[in-house]
Amino acid sequence: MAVYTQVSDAQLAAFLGQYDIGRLVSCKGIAEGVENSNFLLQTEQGMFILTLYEKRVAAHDLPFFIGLMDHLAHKGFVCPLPVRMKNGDALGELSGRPAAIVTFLEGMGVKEPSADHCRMAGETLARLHLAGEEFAIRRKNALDPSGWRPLAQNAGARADAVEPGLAALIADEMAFHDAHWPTDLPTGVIHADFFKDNVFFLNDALSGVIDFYFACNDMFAYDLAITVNAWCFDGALRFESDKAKAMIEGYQSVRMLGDAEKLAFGTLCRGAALRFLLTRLNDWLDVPTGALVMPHDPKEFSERLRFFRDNSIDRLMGLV
Ligand SMILES: Nc1ncnc2c1ncn2[C@@H]1O[C@H](COP(=O)(O)OP(=O)(O)O)[C@@H](O)[C@H]1O
Ligand SMILES: N[C@@H](CCOP(=O)(O)O)C(=O)O
Repeated sequence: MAVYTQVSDAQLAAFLGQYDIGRLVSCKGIAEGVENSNFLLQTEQGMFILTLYEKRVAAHDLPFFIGLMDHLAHKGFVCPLPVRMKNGDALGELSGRPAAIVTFLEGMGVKEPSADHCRMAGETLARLHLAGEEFAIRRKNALDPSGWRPLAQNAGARADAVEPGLAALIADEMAFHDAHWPTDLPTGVIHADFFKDNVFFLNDALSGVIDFYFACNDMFAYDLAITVNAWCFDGALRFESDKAKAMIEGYQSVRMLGDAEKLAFGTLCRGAALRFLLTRLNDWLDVPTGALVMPHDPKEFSERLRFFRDNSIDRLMGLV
């Protein structure tokens, strides 16, 4: 359960007094998620999500995240809409944390997606890339290869206690990406955490996308590589090429990949696996005292990383 910061009844009442969303009926901590503290609010006017932004979200990035959800929603992309206070602000402070309320989206993530789910996810990711085109605020990816280094250093030799040989694997991969990470691919606004829990389905149709708190400007194809990592391995961590093919076809039905993007795709998948291995490893090693959170297993991504390091995936994914 991800609730890092507790909120007293009095603090919540004072915070909600700034909004025009009706009287509070209930407020429950949300079990899913690992980044921020999330609460489901039921008011006389319906359901809302209250988020208190935690350690990995820098306060100066919040206007980007809030503005992006506003921008995408107004472009017809289904995502949460930030709720404005009576004074017009969408961002406030609660329990010493920056906080916001967004609209509640119907639907839920699928744990075991079919190839069809993957196709829809690919299409929707490409739509997001196009819908983000005119968004004016920019945000550098804090978790690009330069952001991986401090995470690798913080874990250091402690990585081997999680999995023998992990520290050396990470060091080798960092060196590989220092030499091979592409820098000349098409860029724009990317979601950067398009995982199965962040993409909702209702009656087998994709109903919306949440969790824009890693969104940034970076390579479109890297976003697709993150999504392939997240959706296209089974429970035993075997790569499912039919799902990856369907996802890439879905993506290309909206936005074609260029030759350079296809050529770099294996490296991008390998880097995406390293990026999630590193954040998970740091969370695993350094759980904040008193936090109600179930950290994700880093080993799920060391396995993916080895797969992408050891296999040429172009043919498996229908890229050649
Ligand atoms: N706008 C929303 N509508 C419906 N449910 C939401 C919404 N935002 C978050 N949730 C619920 O809260 C959970 C955690 O949200 P998420 O943004 O993924 O958290 P975190 O960023 O802390 O990891 C989601 O899995 C979902 O169940
Ligand atoms: N998707 C990331 C962690 C971020 O969690 P989310 O609940 O915000 O998607 C991972 O699986 O490591």
